[in-house]
Amino acid sequence: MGLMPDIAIHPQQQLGNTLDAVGMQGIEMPVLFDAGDGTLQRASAKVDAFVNLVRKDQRGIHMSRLYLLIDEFLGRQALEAGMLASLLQALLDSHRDLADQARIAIHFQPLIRRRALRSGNSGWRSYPVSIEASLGHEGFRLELGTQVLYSSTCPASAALSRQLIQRQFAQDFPADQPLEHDTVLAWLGGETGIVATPHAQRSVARLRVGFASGAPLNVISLLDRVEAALGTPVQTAVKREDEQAFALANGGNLMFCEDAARRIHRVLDADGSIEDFHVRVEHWESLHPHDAVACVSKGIAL
Ligand SMILES: Nc1nc2c(ncn2[C@@H]2O[C@H](COP(=O)(O)OP(=O)(O)OP(=O)(O)O)[C@@H](O)[C@H]2O)c(=O)[nH]1
Repeated sequence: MGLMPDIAIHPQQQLGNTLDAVGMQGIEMPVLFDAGDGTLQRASAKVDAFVNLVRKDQRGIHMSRLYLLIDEFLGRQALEAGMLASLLQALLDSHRDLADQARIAIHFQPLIRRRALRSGNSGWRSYPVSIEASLGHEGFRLELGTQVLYSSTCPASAALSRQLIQRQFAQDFPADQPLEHDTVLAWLGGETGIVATPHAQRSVARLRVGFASGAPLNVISLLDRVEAALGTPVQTAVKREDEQAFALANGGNLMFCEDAARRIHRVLDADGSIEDFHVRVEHWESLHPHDAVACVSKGIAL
């Protein structure tokens, strides 16, 4: 093969501008992540990678160098902070004198097996995860975005329902008549006694978390802690005994969106490896055609 022209390195006739970011988005790539049980799992990812271009006299960057380095690092090593910092440094080294800032975003959906609440069954949950890492003037920065789906039962609706049940009880069991244990028990188990139920909604917590440098990147452990704090994550395989346990969990975790945001705040704030975060909680109301939303953050603006 003859000599091939390489127009990227040809000096420009006319000086251009420097560029804030140039690179590729949506690169198809495998990633290896810690599944939370000590095993490494592979997932299909889409990767965006960018460097800046600080030279006005150079036409373009060398996309293939970025691609090959991403393949070398992401395809073979587990996703963790040190590896991402090394990858970003390698991207910059591959563009010495051309770039002084690099960033990468990795989007994937880990599939995690989740146990049912009571039966011995289990099923799959998939969480959208975006990991963004950058290296430049301000050093290394690592941020994780993900979301948790859960059920929220309205505390106001629960209190109003209880009031209606009390009224029904007062009507069905007048104060001047003796209570029969069996009759009350049957009343409690019937739909004519428990006349009202609170509304519940599928809800989402969207998280953006910035890690302190050197902190481990354990996505699944973070998801576990947020789900435990909410108490009512959505379920996979559900038998009646699991559904009943879920009803109990909902009754024990009545939540406005404000309550959910504060629960997550407590988890993230207590984690020394998390430097800053932003949380947006959306309750997709069944009472309204609109959603109830609460946001809370530390160090990251809206
Ligand atoms: N810079 C740049 N390259 C692009 C773009 N779209 C496609 N490419 C292609 O990316 C390919 C790889 O570019 P380079 O990394 O410079 O390839 P190379 O010159 O063989 O590699 P090196 O010798 O390492 O520079 C080239 O064939 C470009 O045409 C673009 O918008 N900008």
